Amino acid sequence: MESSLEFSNSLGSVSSLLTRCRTFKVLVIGDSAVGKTCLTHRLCAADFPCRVEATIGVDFRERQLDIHGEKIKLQLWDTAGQERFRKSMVQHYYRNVHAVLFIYDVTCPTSFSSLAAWIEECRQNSLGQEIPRFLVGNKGDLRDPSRTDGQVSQEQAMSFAKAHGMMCFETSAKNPPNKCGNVEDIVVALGVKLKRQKKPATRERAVDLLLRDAGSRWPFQMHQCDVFSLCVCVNKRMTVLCIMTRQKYKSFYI
Ligand SMILES: Nc1nc2c(ncn2[C@@H]2O[C@H](COP(=O)(O)OP(=O)(O)OP(=O)(O)O)[C@@H](O)[C@H]2O)c(=O)[nH]1
Repeated sequence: MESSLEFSNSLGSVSSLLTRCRTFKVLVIGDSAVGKTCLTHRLCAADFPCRVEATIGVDFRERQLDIHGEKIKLQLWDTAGQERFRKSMVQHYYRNVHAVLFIYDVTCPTSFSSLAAWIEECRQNSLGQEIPRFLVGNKGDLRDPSRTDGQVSQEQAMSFAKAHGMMCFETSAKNPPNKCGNVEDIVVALGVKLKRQKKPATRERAVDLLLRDAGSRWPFQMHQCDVFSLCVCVNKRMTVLCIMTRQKYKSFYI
């Protein structure tokens, strides 16, 4: 263990870390061309990209928001809908996920039928039922109220969402109704749900995460002690401090 002076210096930085916002990983999945990329742009940057190409692997977009006085950050993982661009990446998508957005296109019933397969993929990747799930019907601007076929009705969507314990939204990344109001509803619903989420703090989990973050980069010899849910890990060249509170995990290097 490093000297106690170094340790108390570290604690000075701990309080500043604890006041930083929590980051939540939100997985965005659904068939190709349902509008995942456009929707994540709309949710994070309030715009609609004029040109988009099929996502290869994954893209990340972030949105910070204030929920009842607490700052939280949503990290949206815009994943590829095309199978050929997902291969070998899928396991990474599902690691440490905090919430999932299932997207379908309201004018494409096939994309709605595919939701069962997307739910199955979640199950196969051990995503527990406790992870909040949201159903979002996109391209609402293309809905034709005079047609009854070739579209996914709001009733169908609501019944599906209820059966799978999801919150349900219909929107349009291109032309959101109510001047973006309902896009904000999605963001706020996510934030409120995630803010309530607490992961049990265990030393094993802290060590797991720490090894993932630091262990792959440096040869790592670890001593641990728990001080008020603080897990301190040290090696010869540096101190790695890992903070595990009831709500969050942080690590940094001194
Ligand atoms: N009219 C309309 N078009 C949209 C909307 N959202 C996306 N699009 C269009 O749908 C097409 C596909 O959008 P993307 O966002 O690339 O779809 P994706 O689900 O990310 O596709 P993959 O990356 O292949 O998985 C693009 O031509 C978009 O301009 C929308 O709300 N309304």
